[in-house]
Amino acid sequence: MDIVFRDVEHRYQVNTPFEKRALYDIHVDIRSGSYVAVIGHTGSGKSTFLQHLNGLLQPTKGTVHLGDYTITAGKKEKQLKPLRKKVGIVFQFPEHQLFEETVEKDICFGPMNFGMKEEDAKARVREWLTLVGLSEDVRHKSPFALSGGQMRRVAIAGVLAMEPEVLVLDEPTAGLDPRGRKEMMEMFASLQQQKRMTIVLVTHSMEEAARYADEIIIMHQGTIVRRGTPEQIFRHVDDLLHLGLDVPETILFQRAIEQKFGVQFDAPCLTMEDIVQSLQMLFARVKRT
Ligand SMILES: Nc1ncnc2c1ncn2[C@@H]1O[C@H](COP(=O)(O)OP(=O)(O)OP(=O)(O)O)[C@@H](O)[C@H]1O
Repeated sequence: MDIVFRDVEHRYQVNTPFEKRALYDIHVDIRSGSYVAVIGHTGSGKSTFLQHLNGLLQPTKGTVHLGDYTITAGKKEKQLKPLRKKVGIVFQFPEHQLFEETVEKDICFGPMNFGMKEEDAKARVREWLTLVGLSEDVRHKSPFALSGGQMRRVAIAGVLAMEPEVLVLDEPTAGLDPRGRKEMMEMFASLQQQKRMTIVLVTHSMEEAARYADEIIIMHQGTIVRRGTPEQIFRHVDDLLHLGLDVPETILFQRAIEQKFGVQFDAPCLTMEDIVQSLQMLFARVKRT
């Protein structure tokens, strides 16, 4: 499903003394099957933007096209339920939304709510657990008896069980340790490959954005201020630092080497492997001269 925002504005509490404009003239296209990371400071409008992706919020100006759906400011869209099945949102700390007495019941809740028969849903629980890296052992356990990381996987399995075309992730690794973060990010990358899903990830981590996304959108005070591939974004490190944003450690390391030795690498180093490769090329060049 292609996603197109045209001149989207969102104001909260319109016509009250507390009116607040959270999005200004958002104009963006997200291609079906791409992996987009949205980055910005607290209050820059990321969550407001995300909630327009399945009609939880409606623009107060402009239009959002989500595949066959068009959500226009001022027009009441009646048929949002099918859209919500196509766009699954994993909110921050999704494990807080678990409520059933077994993992199986929790995972089956969504698909059954969208009309799947109970026996059909139960027959697929194993497949959904496998997608999130859990074994069948947890199936009949209470979700509350699991570890924090496992609970989060169960909650994500519940969203995946609805077979969304678009998976929206609002800081999915918040609160996990470094290993848990890596495992979770690898899981989403492999899901995107297997299922050809579109992923929209909100993260505060430039490392995660650089490593996993095809495209990065940078939000600042309700607008999109930069947009491009990780390579394009990290070619302009000073811009990011000027906006008060983080940059990956590898980029800072690259800059330190470039400044110290008066050299210029061909491309931004987004991973340690990139650094090693660039250094090898540099040494080879030095050897030749
Ligand atoms: N329900 C609301 N009523 C009024 N203002 C709101 C509401 N929700 C958000 N805002 C304001 O809109 C702006 C954008 O908020 P939003 O939550 O979209 O930012 P964010 O980038 O997701 O922040 P964070 O990283 O903290 O989640 C902020 O100034 C916020 O205070």
